Amino acid sequence: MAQTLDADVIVIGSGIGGLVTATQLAAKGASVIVLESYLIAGGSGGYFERNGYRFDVGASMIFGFGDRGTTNLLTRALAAVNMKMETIPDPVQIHYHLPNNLEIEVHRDYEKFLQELGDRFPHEREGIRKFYDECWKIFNCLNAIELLSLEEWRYLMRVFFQNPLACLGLAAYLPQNAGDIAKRYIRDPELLQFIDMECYCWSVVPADRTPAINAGMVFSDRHYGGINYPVGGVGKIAEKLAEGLDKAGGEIRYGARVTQIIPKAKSGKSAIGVKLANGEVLYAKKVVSNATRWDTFGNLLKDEPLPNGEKGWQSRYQKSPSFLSLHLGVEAAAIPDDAACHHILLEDWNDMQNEQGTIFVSIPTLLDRSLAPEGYHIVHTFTPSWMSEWEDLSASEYEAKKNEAARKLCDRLLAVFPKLEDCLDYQEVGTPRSHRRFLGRADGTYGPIPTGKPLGLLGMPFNRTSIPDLYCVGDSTFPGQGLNAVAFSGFACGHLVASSLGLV
Ligand SMILES: NC(=O)c1ccc[n+]([C@@H]2O[C@H](COP(=O)([O-])OP(=O)(O)OC[C@H]3O[C@@H](n4cnc5c(N)ncnc54)[C@H](O)[C@@H]3O)[C@@H](O)[C@H]2O)c1
Ligand SMILES: CC(C)=CCC/C(C)=C/C=C/C(C)=C/C=C/C(C)=C/C=C/C=C(C)/C=C/C=C(C)/C=C/C=C(\C)CCC=C(C)C
Repeated sequence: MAQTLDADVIVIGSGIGGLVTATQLAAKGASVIVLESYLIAGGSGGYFERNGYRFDVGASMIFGFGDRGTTNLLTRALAAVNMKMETIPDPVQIHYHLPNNLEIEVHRDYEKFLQELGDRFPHEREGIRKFYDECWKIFNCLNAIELLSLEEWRYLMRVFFQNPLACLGLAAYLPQNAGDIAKRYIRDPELLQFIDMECYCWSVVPADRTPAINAGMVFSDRHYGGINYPVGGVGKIAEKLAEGLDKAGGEIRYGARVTQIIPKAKSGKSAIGVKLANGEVLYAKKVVSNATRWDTFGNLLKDEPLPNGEKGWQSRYQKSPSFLSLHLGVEAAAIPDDAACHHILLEDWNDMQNEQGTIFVSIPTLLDRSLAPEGYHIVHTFTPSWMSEWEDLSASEYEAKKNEAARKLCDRLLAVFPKLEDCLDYQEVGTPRSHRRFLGRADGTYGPIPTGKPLGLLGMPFNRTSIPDLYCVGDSTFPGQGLNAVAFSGFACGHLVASSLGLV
């Protein structure tokens, strides 16, 4: 029997991947319902407020807000539903504080960055330029084409005929990794370690396991569109997308946790559906899951056999660690006014990939003072941490372990911000357990990392799944982690679903 349809498309989750899919579809005329288990939109790109501070849940380093080319996907996603955001340009992407006093700032100005890195490695000046210039080649190919679904053959034909050289360039880089390109031009082991960190700090793996296409995006767009902080905090991006979705006729329901995806009956005539924690069942022509693929197939479809395609992917990719996050409010005196907004700290190269090895710091109030009470800064410090470290603890053991980890992180921060200790006003510690609980992500993972040396991006699954009319979007689909990357995944998914509904 045919079910009554509640919408053309149901999207599970309102992370940036889910919201971009939903807004793209609503803008093309589809009726869309987004079901979000939490109280606000945004997922890892959300926010929370405490004592006058507005903290970003995840990273504050935002790509995709440029005003030209095709790779400014956040700007474009907002524009599709007639929304726009004010942003503040960040003059330095990252200030690295690495072993052996390797202090490097990645300036927005490309030449200034190459000059600074070349001054530290004068014998490698030529290799440095060749490596980063090759990243530009990749970026220029991406930035020359319309970015939509690689699973939709009419788009592929169109884009190929419009720009064959860019497509062939991208096809050549798809199976490559950044480390292989770096080793073609650079010999100095310390500089190669620096390139590893340049990759690790966003891909959570060293250069030889980081896809070249993603490195091309990150290493070039930071100088092209630049890193730009959204006024009012990262959470504003999801707020604006949700507002645009509403205006385009879509709907978001909050506190709506999906517990099960109901696949189409074998007759093929019925619709696909979802069951909510309150027992309600909704049906649509298509369902898009913005939960991770591990959660989608491991929880929401746990009664179905795991499709072979997913088995293959799960053998090629594993869950990355989660994060230990320290959200601090500090007196302004702790932070020099000319400090960079983002910092990476590491004392020993052997610890780069270890539990709580590399430290990431974001001080978004250096760009947007409105996020903290007057005279105070936010210092968001986070470091990779595995779920296994935080399980099987009593409530008091968990509390004590959090406090001890926070103390150690603060001690390490003193190397860069010596006044921090005396200026502490507010502290909140998040662990992998917090990420799992509030973001609904398996083991609180930051996203997929390859189990071995990957073939660039070739092993990453696209949006279509082997369950009829079920699609996935977000950082466990091509091209992986990062707000601009999941925005691409949302554009691709929205386009593919719209095409299957006959809307494009
Ligand atoms: N700390 C960090 O910096 C951090 C951590 C993880 C991910 N990230 C980044 O965040 C982005 C992830 O974006 P994304 O689009 O993949 O999604 P997301 O994980 O940010 O959002 C998924 C959303 O789906 C909701 N959800 C999950 N299961 C649900 C269910 N069963 N029913 C209803 N709602 C459900 C969650 O509440 C969440 O709002 C990436 O850029 C990634 O790199 C950052
Ligand atoms: C037809 C033929 C022949 C062929 C075809 C080919 C083609 C066309 C191809 C295509 C491809 C494509 C389109 C691709 C795409 C891609 C993309 C878009 C990508 C993107 C990417 C992005 C990224 C990666 C980003 C990232 C970022 C991140 C992750 C960030 C993060 C951050 C953090 C965490 C950090 C923090 C730090 C501190 C604080 C310091």
